[in-house]
Amino acid sequence: MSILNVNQLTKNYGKRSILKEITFEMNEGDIIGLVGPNGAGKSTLMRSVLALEDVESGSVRIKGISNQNPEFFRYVTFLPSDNYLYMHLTGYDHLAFVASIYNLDTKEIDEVIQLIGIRTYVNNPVKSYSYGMRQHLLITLSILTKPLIILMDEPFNGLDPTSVIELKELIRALHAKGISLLISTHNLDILEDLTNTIWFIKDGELVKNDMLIDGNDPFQIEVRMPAEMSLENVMSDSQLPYRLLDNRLFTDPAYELEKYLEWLIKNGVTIQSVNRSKRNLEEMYKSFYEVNVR
Ligand SMILES: Nc1ncnc2c1ncn2[C@@H]1O[C@H](COP(=O)(O)OP(=O)(O)OP(=O)(O)O)[C@@H](O)[C@H]1O
Repeated sequence: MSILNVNQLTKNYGKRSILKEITFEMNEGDIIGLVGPNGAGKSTLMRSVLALEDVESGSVRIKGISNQNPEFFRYVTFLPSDNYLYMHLTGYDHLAFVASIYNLDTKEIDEVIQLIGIRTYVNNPVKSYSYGMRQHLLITLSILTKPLIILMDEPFNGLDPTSVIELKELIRALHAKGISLLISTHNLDILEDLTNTIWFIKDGELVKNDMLIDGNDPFQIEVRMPAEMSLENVMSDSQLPYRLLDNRLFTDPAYELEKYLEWLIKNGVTIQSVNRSKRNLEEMYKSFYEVNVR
């Protein structure tokens, strides 16, 4: 179900056109990766959606409510790339401040502190936090109001590998709760791990029909063979076209997946996993932005 509708959003800086009549919608439970080189307009797009920028034209609505209406901000939160925390206040002060605006009780603050795991330092002043701890506080703030959508602008910047893993897990957990996420990042590997939906921004336009998984790509079936049997022997009798790599079988997209599964099971082969092979995001990025590597 569509929850965010952006229609013909246009933004200029002086004579420069940054967003050109951008139209898109986000559905419940979407994770969308927003990709583009420095200066492509990713932050401008997020800020314009949130009415933090004056735009030339266009409309933005969540469940039909315009971003000119304060109620809009009950449903969406923003994790900006620049830190806007107050250094002399504690993490808890920040949470209590937002809770007071939205009439939330302390139980709800405690829930998010627990969920993000910031209890050991939430009562210390923010100036004593590391970069990752500040990022965790910002994330805690962004989920306190139970939004339907979170816009995250480069959330992985400056995080150590442990914090990146934790943030990816958290994003998956938010997604499992039905929250939709629009995430801009330059880290293509992380995005590839999180989602199949990538939107490119180029020359002020959004190209959003690039799915990492294409209906025409083969399936990859990982199997475990009974003792003294080989996958090659089982498949050579099948009359189905295939390609093998170790204990993995790649199907031919012209044939139904079920045919392969039926044949394997009939021959006593254990199916361990079935995936659609993903296209490589870095390759897509290089060809889309015509990056030539010498
Ligand atoms: N306040 C401003 N005044 C004038 N130009 C601006 C302003 N903010 C951004 N720009 C310009 O708009 C363009 C888009 O900037 P934006 O920050 O949205 O890009 P981005 O894709 O988020 O880049 P990055 O990946 O570097 O964060 C850039 O060329 C930038 O110089």
